[in-house]
Amino acid sequence: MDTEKTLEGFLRDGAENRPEGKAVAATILAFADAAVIVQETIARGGSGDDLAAAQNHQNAGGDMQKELDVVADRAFLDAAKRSPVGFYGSEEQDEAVQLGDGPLALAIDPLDGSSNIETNVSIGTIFSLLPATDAHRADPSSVFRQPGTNQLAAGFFIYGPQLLLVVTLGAGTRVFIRAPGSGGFVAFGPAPAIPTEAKEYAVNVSNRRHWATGMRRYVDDLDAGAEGPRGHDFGMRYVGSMVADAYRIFRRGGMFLYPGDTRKGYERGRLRQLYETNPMAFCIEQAGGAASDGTGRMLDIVPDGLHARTPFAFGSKAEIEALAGYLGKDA
Ligand SMILES: O=P(O)(O)OC[C@H]1O[C@](O)(COP(=O)(O)O)[C@@H](O)[C@@H]1O
Ligand SMILES: [Mg+2]
Ligand SMILES: [Mg+2]
Repeated sequence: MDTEKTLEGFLRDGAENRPEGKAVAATILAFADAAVIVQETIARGGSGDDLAAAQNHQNAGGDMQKELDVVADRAFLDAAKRSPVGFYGSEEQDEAVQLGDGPLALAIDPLDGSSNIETNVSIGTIFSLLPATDAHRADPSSVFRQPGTNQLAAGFFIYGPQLLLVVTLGAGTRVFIRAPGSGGFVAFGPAPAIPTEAKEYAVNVSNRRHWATGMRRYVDDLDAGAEGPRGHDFGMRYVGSMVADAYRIFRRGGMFLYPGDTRKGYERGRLRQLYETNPMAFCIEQAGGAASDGTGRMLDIVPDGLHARTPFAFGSKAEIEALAGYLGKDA
């Protein structure tokens, strides 16, 4: 096999002259093994248990945990323990777990798209690797207060018709597919290059009545299409698994939005900065797109802890700029 085209080859080349390059490479390879375990569990429909069964336990974000959330959390925690990961910060754990002196901190959404588990729709795992230093070990609460610009690597797996990994080490974004039979991940398709202009958008429109005026006006103008101020038609696609909505945007452009709204607990939206928006923003920027909280660059925003939420918009650059214009005026 052409090693340039394998995940191992990509990570080995990427490790050269990069801070903690070897640690990052070893960790992502361990994650690839964990992702295969999760995908196989999904393909089997579980091991006798209903993968969507509620676990009688709420995670830190207030969502009821499901069987597959727990299975995925365990698989990636095991992978992190086999890797040079010093801190494990997961959506499914109330507090970050300190694993040792490893030079990396992992923020992870073990199972993204939990509301789609029983529907056989694509779901995924999102991860972000940050540096973990002596200063962080002395004050562990500081490790997950680093801005997204500090990320060493980020990516997400998609458990769908194909098992895909979208990943960046900070020099472009690449896609790998698990080749059935070979056991490994190999490069898949061209490197994503997100078109500047969008023709589609993704948002849960059922929340429209809770949005701020600027957000409502923005989506109204998209919906007005060729007859409205935007001057062309926009299609709408919303899967409800961010990884699936994002992959569509990596391949053909578009706009994804999860704004804050007036519902209790949704003032800063639904998505979590450390393990959802920052890793996605890093991959998106490295593929030529843009990501913001509506008005400011996502990667520059300093999070206030592991489970911090933030409004989120990402996709084609021109659309992120257009949105900022609407929110800047009317938010
Ligand atoms: O159902 P809503 O409110 O539209 O939220 C959907 C969003 O919530 C998420 O499912 C949140 O992720 P989790 O499944 O990891 O909690 C995203 O994947 C998705 O974009
Ligand atoms: Mg998620
Ligand atoms: Mg999740």
